[in-house]
This record gives sequence, structure tokens and C-alpha cells, in this order.
Amino acid sequence: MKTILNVKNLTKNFGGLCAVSNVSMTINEGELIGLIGPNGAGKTTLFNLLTGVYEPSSGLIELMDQNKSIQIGGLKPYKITNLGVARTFQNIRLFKSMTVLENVKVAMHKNIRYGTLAAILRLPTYYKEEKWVEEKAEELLKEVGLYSLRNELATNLPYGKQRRLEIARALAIQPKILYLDEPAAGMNPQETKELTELIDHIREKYKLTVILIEHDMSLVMKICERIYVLNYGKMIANGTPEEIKQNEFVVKAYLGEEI
Ligand SMILES: Nc1ncnc2c1ncn2[C@@H]1O[C@H](COP(=O)(O)OP(=O)(O)OP(=O)(O)O)[C@@H](O)[C@H]1O
Repeated sequence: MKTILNVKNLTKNFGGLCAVSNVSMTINEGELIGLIGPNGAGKTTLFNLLTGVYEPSSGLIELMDQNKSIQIGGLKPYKITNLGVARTFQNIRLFKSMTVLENVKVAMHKNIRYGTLAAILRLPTYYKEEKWVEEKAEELLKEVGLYSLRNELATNLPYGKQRRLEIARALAIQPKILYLDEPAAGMNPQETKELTELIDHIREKYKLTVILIEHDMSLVMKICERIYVLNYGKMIANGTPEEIKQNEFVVKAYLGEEI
């Protein structure tokens, strides 16, 4: 197994609060990893560190890129995106006044090769690339089951479908690592089941490494191969779903809740 991400002793302090404390993780290429923990445990902060939204207070985040290890901790988010790291957010962040298709096309700008001049002058390369972008965007919408809604305004989509659109936007940058922050939040059981199948499908099709934060334990236990557990900023456990269910520290952290 090849390591794709290596997190070493990562820490993030906000004033006196240590939101992420000395966290280490090793993620292998193609793994589907769950990141769980009670409210306020530091899960989103960890994602924000991994994607450049926050600068670490200390520690390292190493991303393997063509057998080279790159230290990405503290890099600007767009630089991390350019290395093939995509994410979705807990609070949906779509362009609400754009159509479903436009939302994906905008996210694809990174892959467009024509220059600004070609775009202004409407040179043939511009049209060729525009067509390519449109086709690729449509293909992604088919993948996530939103093709028939491509001309709808994003804001008119029901919640569960907006989350799917977010995934299509994340896929538009052709990532190798995909972080999903509570992808099933607000979904009904049927939508959650379909989402689970979608995550499995895109992971296989695009050879993705997926790390997801999720409170829906049935989803996590069903699809994740390994699970990391955060509590008060510290990584208290890591293991297979079976191991995690039986881990006494995890059971204590979740006291009173069903795992
Ligand atoms: N920008 C910030 N400034 C100050 N404190 C912050 C900031 N971001 C997060 N925190 C604090 O860090 C801690 C961890 O928050 P975080 O949102 O990472 O937890 P979480 O595990 O994602 O929680 P939830 O499951 O509720 O989304 C919390 O105490 C939170 O209040």
C-alpha cells in the first residue's frame, strides 16, 4: 500500500483553545476513511488545516505527489487544490443564482488551458475548450444523477441534491483526495443510502482517496475501511469499524450515544 497523506503531530491553537492537538495520521492511496468525534472535537478544523484554510500552529502535512513528498501545511488553499485536493463544506457553498451546469463549469476553470486573450478575442481555442468544459461538466452531472436538472438554478434544488452538486463541483478539479464534510447532513434515509452508493461509485471510478466527516454512524460503519476518532482535539483511536465500535475510549467519548 502506498501512502498518499502523512500528518505528523499537527496542532492548531485558537488563543488558549487547542482545537487540534498533536494529531498524526497516515492515509493510503485509495482508502475510504471516516473521521468521527463528538461536536466540537476538531474535525472541521482538521479539514481546514489539510486544505489550507488554516495555517498549522505546528506539525507537518505531507502529500505524496508522483513519489515526491510535498509539505502542504500552511500553503494557500488554491495551491493545495492544484495538487489534487478537493473538498465539500458542512455549509453548502454553491453559486445559488447560477444553474446547476454553470456551477460545475465554474469549478472547472482550473483545467481550462486557453488564456484570457483567447477568451476575450473568442479565438477558436476558446470555443474548443469551452465545448470540452461543457461536455466534462455534463458528464460529471450524469455521474452524480443531476443531468436532467442541469438548467435549473442551484438554489431550486432540494437540499440532498445540492449536496450532490457540491460533490460534482469537487470532482471538477479532477482530485486524487476528496474531503467530504458531513455529506449526509440533512438527508433522509433514502437520500443517505443513495449518497453512500454514490461515494462508493465515484471513489472506484476516479480512483479517489476519500476522507469523510460524518455523524451518521450507519453510513460511516457501512462504507469506511478505517476510522479515526477525535475527541477534544486529540486523536483517541484509529481502526476498522469493528475495532472502533469496541474501543473503550471511543465508547466513553460517545457516552449515551449509539455508535
Ligand atoms: N476560527 C476559530 N476561532 C476560534 N475557535 C474556533 C475556530 N474554529 C473552530 N474553533 C473551535 O475549535 C473547536 C473545534 O471546532 P470544530 O468545528 O473543528 O469541531 P467539529 O468536530 O468539526 O464539530 P462539529 O461536529 O460540531 O462540526 C471548537 O471548540 C470550536 O469552537
